[in-house]
Amino acid sequence: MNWQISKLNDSLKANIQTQIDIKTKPLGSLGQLESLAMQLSLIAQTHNTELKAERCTILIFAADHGIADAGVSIAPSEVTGQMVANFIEGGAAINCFCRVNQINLKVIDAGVKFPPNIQSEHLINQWISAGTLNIAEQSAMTLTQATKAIEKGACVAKAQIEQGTDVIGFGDMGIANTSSASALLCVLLAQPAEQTVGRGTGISDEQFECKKALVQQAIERVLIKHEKTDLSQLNSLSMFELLAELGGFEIAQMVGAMLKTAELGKPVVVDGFIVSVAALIAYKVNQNIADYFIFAHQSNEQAHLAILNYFDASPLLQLNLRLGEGTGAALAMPLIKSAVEFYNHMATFEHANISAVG
Ligand SMILES: O=C(O)c1ccc[n+]([C@@H]2O[C@H](COP(=O)([O-])O)[C@@H](O)[C@H]2O)c1
Ligand SMILES: Cc1cc2nc[nH]c2cc1C
Repeated sequence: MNWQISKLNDSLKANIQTQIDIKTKPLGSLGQLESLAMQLSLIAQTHNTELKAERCTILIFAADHGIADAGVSIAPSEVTGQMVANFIEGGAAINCFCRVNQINLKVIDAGVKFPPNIQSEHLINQWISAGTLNIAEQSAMTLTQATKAIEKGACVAKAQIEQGTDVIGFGDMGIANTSSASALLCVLLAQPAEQTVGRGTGISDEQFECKKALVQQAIERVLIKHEKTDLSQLNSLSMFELLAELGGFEIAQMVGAMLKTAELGKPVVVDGFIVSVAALIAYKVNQNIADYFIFAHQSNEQAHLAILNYFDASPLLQLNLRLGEGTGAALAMPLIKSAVEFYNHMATFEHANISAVG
């Protein structure tokens, strides 16, 4: 798979900055909203036409994880499917935030083990298998499944953009997916499980110790299988191989969807820990995607900060969220819309007859 993600054209920067600076405000006074307007203009490849963030969509990718059976979460795998039903019925936190901020919501079944028996235009069936296998013991999925997941993710993002979405926010749902995300991060950042594993949904001390040991076991398994002695040597694995070893169907589909979103020139709003791991994998596939990332918030999951630091990112919000579902991304959408609105419609000094200030 070859992704054609345009590098942002820095030569537009000076003109965009002028558009921002002629607005009726002291220079730089809209702080991070100004950088956001700059980024959105560069993504839209324009300095003199209106930006668009009217139609925002959150895509929640849902799937299950074999390692859940080892008790690494506060909840069993059944809850993934039950939460999917909750999303479709409008009862989850993400539904509240989407409603109040007029965001479209689509839920993608990427591999839920106990899928609810419901049909809805908001539920997209991209099921690959009934969850992954237990990564502590064997590969999560086959290479064919990893490839298929990336392709399916790309398809859903393309369809949303063809239907007129301006901005896509990414969310996840999957019991035990922080174990998979932490294991992936061990390889991506060459760090031991001790550094990358957090408490996910809020597990006990005992479960936390067990989770760290299992994630470390998963890493040791991959090292042995690929005849490596050191984590840093695993950087020879392709992102397909990495996802097949330690990933999840929702994580792999997000990777494809993010790459396609950037390829089609739209911003990628990154939610919390799991989504950020998918973003890091997408970045390893094509580094140009980094310019399209808008990091919505800093999750309370401890290793999220390491990923934000990796990208030198200043997330828009710091609310101690650790829910997932795209909740942080949904809460950041009004800020994105606000950046677009001031860029498009705030009066200039000239129009408002205000003498330019220094
Ligand atoms: O997005 C985050 O930062 C985040 C942090 C902790 C937990 N979660 C959510 O909680 C679930 C995974 O947690 P766990 O403990 O089951 O691995 C999954 O549905 C995630 O969406 C999400
Ligand atoms: C209830 C519940 C809701 C969630 N939403 C995202 N992950 C979740 C995990 C649980 C357990």
